[in-house]
Amino acid sequence: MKVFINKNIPEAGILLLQEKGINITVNPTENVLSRNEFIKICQENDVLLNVGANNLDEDFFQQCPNLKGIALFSVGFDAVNIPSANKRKIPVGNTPDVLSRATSDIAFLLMQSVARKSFYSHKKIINGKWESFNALENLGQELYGKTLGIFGLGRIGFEMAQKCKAAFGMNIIYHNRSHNENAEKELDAKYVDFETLLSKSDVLSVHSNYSEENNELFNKNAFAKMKSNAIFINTARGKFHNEDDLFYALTNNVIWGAGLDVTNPEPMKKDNPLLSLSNCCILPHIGSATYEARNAMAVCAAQNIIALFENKKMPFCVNEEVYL
Ligand SMILES: NC(=O)C1=CN([C@@H]2O[C@H](COP(=O)(O)OP(=O)(O)OC[C@H]3O[C@@H](n4cnc5c(N)ncnc54)[C@H](O)[C@@H]3O)[C@@H](O)[C@H]2O)C=CC1
Ligand SMILES: O=C(O)C(=O)CO
Repeated sequence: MKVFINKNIPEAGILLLQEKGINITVNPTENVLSRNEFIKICQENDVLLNVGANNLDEDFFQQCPNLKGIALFSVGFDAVNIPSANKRKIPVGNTPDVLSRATSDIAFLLMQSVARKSFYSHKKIINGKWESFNALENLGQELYGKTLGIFGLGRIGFEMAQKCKAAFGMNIIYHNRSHNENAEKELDAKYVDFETLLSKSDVLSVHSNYSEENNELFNKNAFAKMKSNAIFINTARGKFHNEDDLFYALTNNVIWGAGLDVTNPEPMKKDNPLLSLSNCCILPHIGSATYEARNAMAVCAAQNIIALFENKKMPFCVNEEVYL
């Protein structure tokens, strides 16, 4: 079985695969492969360990008929056309749980950074604008006892809610596909409809998995229904928000601030107007970027491939229906 890894991953995963005698090829170039180069190499392999947001659509599956499995180096699987994989009985594995802490840490960090205007204040020093103490300048807001609204209360959303409750005694409301009984019991989280989530949240943090149905759900209409002191946080996927509408909301006092770890497109251009705002903090998709999480993700991805190699079910599989 031949495995292609399109970008290097932590050694922990590579060693596991090598111990099993699995034949791996890691993309030797530091460059991102063109679509054609990527497909050509995938055609010559049985398994793809995919790092990053390559579009694994119907065309990809059609062009790579030899593929027997895909191991994602991510928990999100929005870049994979699952019906296309299912049609060909190709299992798709992901890396759940091991990155929930790290990613929720980034959501929490962005929330506080926006509340205290920290990125902008840092830029002021760099730009020589730190002047004498001014009682009316640089004012942020405190989060104690405020309401956190979570859109998509799954693994990462739960960790974010837990931190916000522990640190600031925040009240938790959430909107999800179904009730999260654990969060209701442990965090006293209250299920609300989407409209209520918008109108009652002081901080609204997006943690849902992305699908077309919720493309740009956070748009002009949604921001208009939010509180004017609200902070919008998105660490899920950039396609959840409409960037022009967010810019309008931030520059017209529709909402108070925003923190993004994900943008649309990625990477964001350096002259993007959002980067110049005092009430917007942006990070370059670093939610899972800790040694701990990335090592564990490499191990999960390797375990998925080893299972395939041993004709077993992938332990972390997003389309278990292929095994029926
Ligand atoms: N910024 C980063 O580096 C990272 C971003 N992520 C993103 O976070 C997402 C969530 O990850 P997990 O918490 O592990 O997933 P999860 O599957 O545990 O939680 C997602 C929740 O969203 C809910 N949901 C899905 N569609 C919905 C809809 N239309 N309306 C309401 N709720 C909906 C699901 O029911 C589920 O409870 C990933 O899919 C990925 O896109 C994940 C890891 C790192
Ligand atoms: O896991 C994911 O879905 C990411 O976005 C990066 O870790």
